[in-house]
Amino acid sequence: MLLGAGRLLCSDRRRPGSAHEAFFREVWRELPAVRRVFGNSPWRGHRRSARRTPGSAMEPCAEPPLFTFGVIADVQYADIDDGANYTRTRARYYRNSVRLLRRACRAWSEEDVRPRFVLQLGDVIDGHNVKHGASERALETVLRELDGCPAEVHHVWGNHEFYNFSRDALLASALNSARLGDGRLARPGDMYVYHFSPAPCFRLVVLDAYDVSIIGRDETSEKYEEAASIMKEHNSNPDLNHPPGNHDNCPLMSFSQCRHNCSFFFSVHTVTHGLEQRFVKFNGGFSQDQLQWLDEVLSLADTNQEKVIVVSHLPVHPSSTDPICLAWNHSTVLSILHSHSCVVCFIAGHDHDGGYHQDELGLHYLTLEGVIETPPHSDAYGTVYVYKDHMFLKGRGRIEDRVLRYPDHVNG
Ligand SMILES: Nc1ccn([C@@H]2O[C@H](COP(=O)(O)OP(=O)(O)OC[C@H](O)CO)[C@@H](O)[C@H]2O)c(=O)n1
Repeated sequence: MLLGAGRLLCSDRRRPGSAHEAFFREVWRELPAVRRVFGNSPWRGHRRSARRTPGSAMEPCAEPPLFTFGVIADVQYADIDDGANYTRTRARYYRNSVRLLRRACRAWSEEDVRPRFVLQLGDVIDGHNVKHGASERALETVLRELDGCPAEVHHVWGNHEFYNFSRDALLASALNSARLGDGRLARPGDMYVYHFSPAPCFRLVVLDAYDVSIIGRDETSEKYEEAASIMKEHNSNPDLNHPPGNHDNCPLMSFSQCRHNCSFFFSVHTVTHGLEQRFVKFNGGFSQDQLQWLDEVLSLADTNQEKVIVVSHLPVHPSSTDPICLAWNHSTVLSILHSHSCVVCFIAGHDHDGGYHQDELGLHYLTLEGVIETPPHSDAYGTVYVYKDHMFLKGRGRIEDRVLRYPDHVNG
């Protein structure tokens, strides 16, 4: 057993992208002895190339950026006392999250270069608001803070938007950024997708990761039917928020009656049950229509030699997130991104621990740390400085600085 654990912790398996990375992360988090051996951030060595800047290690280039934008994820505000995540391994600071949002808006306002826009990656208010009848009030609170932003805000929708509001209500709300502002090209219908060009030769594409979902879709709709049949195929648990896995026959269960009680065993299941973990009710997927639309938008961007940033609430690369947070049909999205020459980066939220991966084609997958699980003394937002050949993420608090050099096929 010890030998097995040793093998699992060896450097190669810690490597971002290895099948065991998520498991290692959890072992490292849960066991102080492992942290003592591997240090505070055992992944740093593997990430060094992505973190190096042309000038200083931690500052954007001296040359002015083409433009900048702010990023923030999973604010999940609710006017309730602090709590915890489902597995009770992380604190959630519901009331304080709006203060961190305010701090982010203030910081963006004080920057030398005014951000062109702010990207809010979804779950702006928490589902807990529903049982207090406080959804509208909570939304007003966060929107008031966002009014303090020095630039227009682009909202992405996450699972907590759908806990609080129906899809129709969201489409009619201030969280529908597709209908506000000039130059935003939405696809007509009930999908929340659009794209716009923040500066010449750049495009941002907003995706709807809950297009095929059992949350936010009417039970009589075709998309609900599709989602229900996907879930039926992959998850037989009575509570569909619980990830799939045959717990009865799993030898690891002799150590724990219920893996949901212990995040260590939860992560062992990540290794044993792998990417199937993503088939939970709090995730969703992209419809065929949406994928076709994405393909068309990216084809046009290829033709116009634009650089494209794609965003959604759910991450799409398994090495950029815990598998339990992945979009259901993530691999189809990856195939589409790979079939175009314009895509430089995919940005998501949802996994509050954050993540990052650069794939074999040089595309970057950034999952932002969530505000809701950020202690009051820290922060979780960033500013992206966009240059001709790279982007620089200046992270605050839990978010690390990163250099995101465009893939060679884009830089030419
Ligand atoms: N194993 C689980 C996990 C969650 N639930 C229930 O599902 C709902 C959504 O969960 P929540 O943790 O609030 O979702 P977030 O979007 O904040 O976070 C996603 C990832 O977990 C972040 O790492 C909620 O009702 C939970 O109680 C569950 O039943 N079983």
